[in-house]
Formats: sequence, C-alpha cells, structure tokens
Amino acid sequence: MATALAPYRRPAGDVVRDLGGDASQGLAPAEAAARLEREGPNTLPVARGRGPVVRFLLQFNSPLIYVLLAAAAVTALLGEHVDAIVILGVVVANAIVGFVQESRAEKALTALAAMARTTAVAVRDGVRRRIPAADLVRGDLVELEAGDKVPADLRLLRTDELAVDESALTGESVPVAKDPAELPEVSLADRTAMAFSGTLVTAGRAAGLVVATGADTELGGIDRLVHTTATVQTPLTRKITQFSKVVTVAILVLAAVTFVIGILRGRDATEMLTAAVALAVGAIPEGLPAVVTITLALGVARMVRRGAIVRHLPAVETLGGTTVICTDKTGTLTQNQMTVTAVTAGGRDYTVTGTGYAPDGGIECGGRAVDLAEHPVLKETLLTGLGCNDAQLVEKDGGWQITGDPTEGALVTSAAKAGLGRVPARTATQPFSSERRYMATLHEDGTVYVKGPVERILELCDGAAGPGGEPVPLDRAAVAARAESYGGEALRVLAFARGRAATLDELPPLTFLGLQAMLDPPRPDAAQAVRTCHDAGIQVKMITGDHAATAAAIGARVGLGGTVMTGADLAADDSPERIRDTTVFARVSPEQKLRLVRALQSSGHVIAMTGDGVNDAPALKQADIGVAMGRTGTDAAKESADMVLTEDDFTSIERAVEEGRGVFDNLVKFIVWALPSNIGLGLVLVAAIVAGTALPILPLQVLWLNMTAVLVLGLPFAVEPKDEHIMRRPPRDPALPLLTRAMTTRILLVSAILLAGSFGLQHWERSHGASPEVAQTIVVNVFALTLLTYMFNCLSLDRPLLWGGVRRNPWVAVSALALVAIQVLYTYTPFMNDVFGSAPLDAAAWARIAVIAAASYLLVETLKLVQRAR
Ligand SMILES: Nc1ncnc2c1ncn2[C@@H]1O[C@H](COP(=O)(O)OP(=O)(O)OP(=O)(O)O)[C@@H](O)[C@H]1O
Repeated sequence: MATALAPYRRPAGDVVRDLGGDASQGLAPAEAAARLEREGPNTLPVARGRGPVVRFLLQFNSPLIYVLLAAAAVTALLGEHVDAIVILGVVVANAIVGFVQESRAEKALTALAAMARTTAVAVRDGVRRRIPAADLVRGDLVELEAGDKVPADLRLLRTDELAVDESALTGESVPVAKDPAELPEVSLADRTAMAFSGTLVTAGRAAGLVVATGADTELGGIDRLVHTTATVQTPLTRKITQFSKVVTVAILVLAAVTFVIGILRGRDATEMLTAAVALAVGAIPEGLPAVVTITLALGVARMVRRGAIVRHLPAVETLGGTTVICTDKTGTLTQNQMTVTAVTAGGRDYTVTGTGYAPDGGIECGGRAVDLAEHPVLKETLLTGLGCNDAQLVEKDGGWQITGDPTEGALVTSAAKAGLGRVPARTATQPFSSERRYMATLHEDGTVYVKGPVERILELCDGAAGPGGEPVPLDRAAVAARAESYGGEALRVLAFARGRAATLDELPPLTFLGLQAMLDPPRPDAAQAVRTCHDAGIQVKMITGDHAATAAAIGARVGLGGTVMTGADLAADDSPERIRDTTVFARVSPEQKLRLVRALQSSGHVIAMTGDGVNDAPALKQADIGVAMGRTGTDAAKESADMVLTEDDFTSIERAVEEGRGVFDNLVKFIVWALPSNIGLGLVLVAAIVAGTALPILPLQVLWLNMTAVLVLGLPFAVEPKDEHIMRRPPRDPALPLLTRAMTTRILLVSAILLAGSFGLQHWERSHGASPEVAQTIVVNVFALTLLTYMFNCLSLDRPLLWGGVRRNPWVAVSALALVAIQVLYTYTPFMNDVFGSAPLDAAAWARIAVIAAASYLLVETLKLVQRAR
C-alpha cells in the first residue's frame, strides 16, 4: 500500500497495520512465503560478472598471445602455412586452458561468497527462527542484537539501548542511538526510529518491522552494488604477474637484439626472424600467473572442507607464514557446553549433579539432597540465574538443547534441577556487554537481579545474605578466594546479587547472594592441535575475558601452561617482551586485544587472532589473519575477518595454517620446477646465434614443449599433498623472498644442464652426421626428459623423493607416463614428423638423452644434499 509519509515519520502502530504485520507474533509463514514469491528476495542487485564469451575473449588479451599471433603472422608471410595454423591452434588451446582454470577459481570463490551470506532472526507465528536474510519480506518481525548486521530497512518497534554503526550508509562511524518512541520532525538525518539495511548493531537489542527489502532499501537506493564476483588477485599473484611482465618485455627486447645482431652478422633474415619468435615463445613464463591462481583457489576449496572459509584469497598465503595464534577460550579451546557443577550461596557450598543441559540431577549439600525451603539463599541465587537470563531450554528430538548463550543456558538448567522454572515477569533489561560487565533485570515485583564476573559484582554490592537470608557484612576476600578455587578446578564462575528498585536507570546498592561454577570441558582434540602448532614453531596464546584462575586451569589442560597475565597486569606493563613471554591473558578487554596484536606485530610476528564480539572487529582487522567464529560470531566480527570457522574449533585454525603452508609449498615447487625450461630455451637459442650455428630448435617445437611437457608435468604440482613434516618445521620468515638463494641456485643449475645437455648433444650429433631434424628432435627430447626427472627433484624442496613421491601423488606417475608416450608419438609418427619437423631417433641417441636426464636428477639431488647440510 502506498503511504504518504515515510515509515520513520509515522507511529509504529500505523506502520504495522499498513504492512499487515504483527508486532508480537510476526507474519504467518504462508503469508511470508507468498510475499517472498511476489516481492522477490531481500538481496541487492549483484553486479553481473562478465559473461563466458567475454571472459573467453579476454584470454586473448595477454602478451603471450600477442607474441604468438605475431609469430603466426610472420610464419604465414614466410609461406609456412602449416606452421601458422599450428600456432593459431595453440593460441586457441591456450585460451581454452586459461578459461577453464579461471572458471574453476571463480567458482570456488563464488561458492565461498554464498557461504558467507548473512542470516537474521525473524519471528513468524510467534516462533523465533534464524533464517537467511535473503528470505525476509516486508512486514516481517525481526530481532536485532549487538553484533548483528541489520538485514533490511526496519521500523523499530522496541529497543533496548540500541546503538547502530551506520558508516556503511553514511560514512560516519560514530554509533547512533536509536529509539522508536522519538518521532523526528523533518530532518532526514535524524531517523532514530529506523534501522537501515547493511548497518551494524554495536550495542543493545531491538525488534523492528521490515519496511523495505533488497533494492528498495536505503542501501539499495544509494546504488551500492555488491560485488560477489571475487577478485583472484593477491599480493603474490600480483608480484608474479608483475614479474612475468618484466620478463616478457626483457625477452622481447632480447629477441629483437638477437635478430638485429644476426642480420648484422650477415645471417638470413628469415632464419633470424624464426629464432626471435622461438626465443619469445620459449622464454616467456606465460603459465605462471594462471597456475598460482588455480593453486590458491584449490587450497581455498580444501580449507573449506576442513572447516575454514577464507574470505580473502591473500589469507591463504599469509596463513602459511603465521607465527603466533591468539585464540580465545570459550568454544574454541573448550566445547562451549556449560554445566553448573557447584554453587556457593549464603556462605555454603553445594554440588550440582547431572551433566549437559538436561534438567536431570539435583542439588546436594554434604552428600545429601537439599530442600530449598531450608536454603533460602541457594534458592535466591538460582532464581537470579534464571531471571537474569535470555536463554531457553528446549526439548528436541528427545534431547535437551538451549537457545541463546550457553553460560545462561547452564543457569536455566541448574534452576530446573532445583525445581525452579518461573520468576516474576521482567519489565526492564540491561544486557551483558563487555563495557558494563554485568547483566541486570528488573521484575514486576520490584526485584533487580544482577549477574556477572565476581570482581564486578563485588564492586556493586554493599552487603551479603547470610545462610538464612539475613543481612550480613560482605566478606569480599572469602568470596574472591572461593571463586579463585573454583577457577583452579577449571570452572567458569558467575556471581549473583539482588536489589530492589523502581527502574533500571540507576543500579541500586546490591546484596551479594552467591556463585555458580560451571564446567566447560576442553575440546578433545584441542591439546593435540596446540602440540602440532608448537612443533611447527607457532606460539599459541589464549586471550579470554574469563577469570585468570579458570583461564590458567583450562590452559594447562590443553598444553598452554606458562605465564598468566590479566588485563590489569597489561594496563601496568604492556612491554612487547612481557607479552611475548606470556601464554594466557585473562580478563582482557577488546581494546587490549588490539594492543596485544600491535605489540606482537611490532616484534615481527605474523598473527592469527580469533574473535566473536562486536568489539573484536578492530583487533580482527589489525591481525594478519582475523579469524571469526561462524557459529557464535557476530556479523560484525565476520565482516572484519579474513577467515570464518564453520565449527568454531581451534583445530580448524591449526589445519588452515597447515593448508596454507601446503599451498605455499606447492607454489614454490611449481615455480622452481617451471623456470629452468624458460631460461634453458632462451639460453639455447641465444647460444646458437652467438655461436653462429643452425637453429637447434624451431618456434613450433618450442610451442610443442610448452604445450606438452610444461602442461603435463606441471599438473601434479597443483594436487601435491603436503609434506608430512610440514608442521614440524618453523614458519616461513615473512621477510624472505619467494625464492630463496638455494632455490635460485637450483634453477640456474638446471638451466645450465639444459643448455649444455641439449646444445652440446645436438652439436655432437651434427658433427657425427645427424640431420638438422634429428638434432632438433634430440633437443626437444633432452628438454622433455630432463624436465621429467627434474619434476621428481621438485616434489620435495629439501629431500630426495622418487617412488615415495609417486606413492603419495599418483598423478606424478600418470604425468610421467603420459609425457613419455607423447614424446614417442612426437618422435616416430609420420604426421608429427610432417607438422613439427621431428625425426625418428635410434637407440643410441635415446641412451645419450637418458644419461643427461638422469645426470641432471643426480646433480640436483647432490646440490639439495649440500644445501641441506649447510
Ligand atoms: N551472559 C552473561 N551475563 C553475565 N556475566 C557474564 C555473561 N557471560 C559471561 N559473563 C561473565 O563475564 C566474564 C567474561 O566473559 P566473556 O564472554 O567476555 O569471556 P569468555 O567468553 O570466557 O571469553 P572467550 O570467549 O574470549 O574465551 C565471564 O567470566 C563471566 O563471569
């Protein structure tokens, strides 16, 4: 229905009525489905990616293709029509390969974008449900809380200290307070009764009615298109593309110079042109950028299978270089399955039996079940836990589950075990936040229930309840000591207090009631993952908001023993040395997290840091790898993170680092393997011109090598498994270049072997009466077979690998056999002889080629041995 006034200028009730909504029950699911059908999904128009035809044509937009096209033109002009056609065929084949690789990389990344879509909590028929934000329709009742991304334009109906960061919309990053009661006059900027799509809730909570979705939202209005087509650029691919460009230009210049020198020395122009073309085609490392991209994308796909969604491709590279992982405790190292096991109330200690969220079990004192009537403070403590609580206990599929915060869920269960299920209706709430550090609720009988960390609650109390409920002086030291001893048993402690007030505007002086201590067992595989990180030279630090004693005890159980610092300690001394030597940080505020990251980075570390709250966003952004929790993390944290964990599990981080190292290894292996063929081909041609001999290899034959040997033998590197000792060596030094000195030496050695072997052998054969065709075929086969043995050299960067390499990656054998077969066809079939000018070889020639290839393998292994010994 068209309305005269914008929704933020009209009373909430009218808006609800106009949209056919319901302020408490929400829409009926059937109605929502019908509207979704009618109005379309709540998504912004996506910037359409390039169509396949355009993407295919773009493959021709590369220096290599220009060179090849020029080569085809030149050969055609020289009357070599078969050659020209073959070159054009190669051009098309090359474009197809590029197109397929690019599509694969993009598909992997688009799938990731889809996984990162946001969800929203909608109330339909009175039931709260988390649904994909895309399914929201006008009239839907939506609930927001701190950390959420606002999923559509909402007319707010109820708010509770709501503040929203509207920078996505306005560029202004100071959070704006929101209040539905205020009906602003005319100013458009002052729309306090609205929450706009794409903005982030920084504090409080709210409920609102969807008034606009998708392109009709303010965000859609300012025409900001979402670009889901991910870019496949990373610092590394950029560096390599840059490198390829420089090399291309250098080779073209070299080719031109060679041509001119040849002419000046009186050589035939056609032959020199051919040489220049061969040089350009052979020496340009055209395949590198594509292989790097596809290797990264494959790595991303593997990480997803292991529970880590990488949001930015560069993270794959950075991950492998991680030197410190800063992880939080709850849910990451522990299971986030809370069970209250002990209560202290009115100065007495109680134990709670039963496990999990099921309300089966009871409360005992001195081994006997208690009667609540005789333990009034225990009852009050449990009631406070139940009242000051937003979690719900639900029975589902025969088991008990909670909705909401597990800490609060545990309190519902402990109350239920004592037979408590109801408190007077709540009239106001101050939600728990990391600034306030307590939660308070006001109930209709005038009671204020408060819960929070012990230190904070003690600050708010001026007295305590004695065993019979009578007022007694508060013994802070005794309470703190009790909390400390629970902490020592790895229990998480919450303190409870009570007061009376008419409103929550100001907290009244409180009476201390007691403590509840809950068990959150470490994840079974956390200790192993921590050990793996330590073996890999990666420091693990726990950063938690929990009590120091609890943090230390959990830390000890997962292998993070060592120095503990609290937020207060940090405030007194945050020197980088002190931070470096500390493994557990407790009672740390989000701002301190940011300072920790900076301090560690200043000592040269590469930091992966986890976070889940709204306030963690700055630290996640600052960290080299920000890691957000997929299950419990807020949208705010996910938006700032480089990686999102699907299972919130520390092991996933360790595995992602491992994958990152593997991807990096494979890239380096491929580059170390691929470069000598380019350098070798360039050197052979230059040598021939300098020596003034006939061309040892023709452009078409160079193309043949590039299309077969390089492609076929390069394939296994993309799927190479990780070295099994990959997590037993120290992290890569971020300051080191991609190729170390040792690798460069290896590349040069093999280039020299290729030059000496191919040029020398063909020269020798020629002087023993071989035809130019036979000599050229020998050169091609020296390259093919030496690249084959060199592939085995490159399967491991530092150890010899022969059959072991085949066993762990069968593609190695497939590629090797395929290459031999292809070369046999190339050498013996009349068709190939016609097209490529190859010629059959005798057994003696093969033997000499094999000796060169084998010698190359042995020389490289010897060099590796020497380099390792150093
Ligand atoms: N819902 C809540 N209401 C009141 N107090 C809470 C609530 N949740 C946690 N606390 C208290 O605040 C302290 C810190 O909690 P916080 O959630 O910041 O840390 P955490 O989840 O243990 O930390 P991390 O996940 O970083 O390991 C807890 O030790 C507990 O005492």
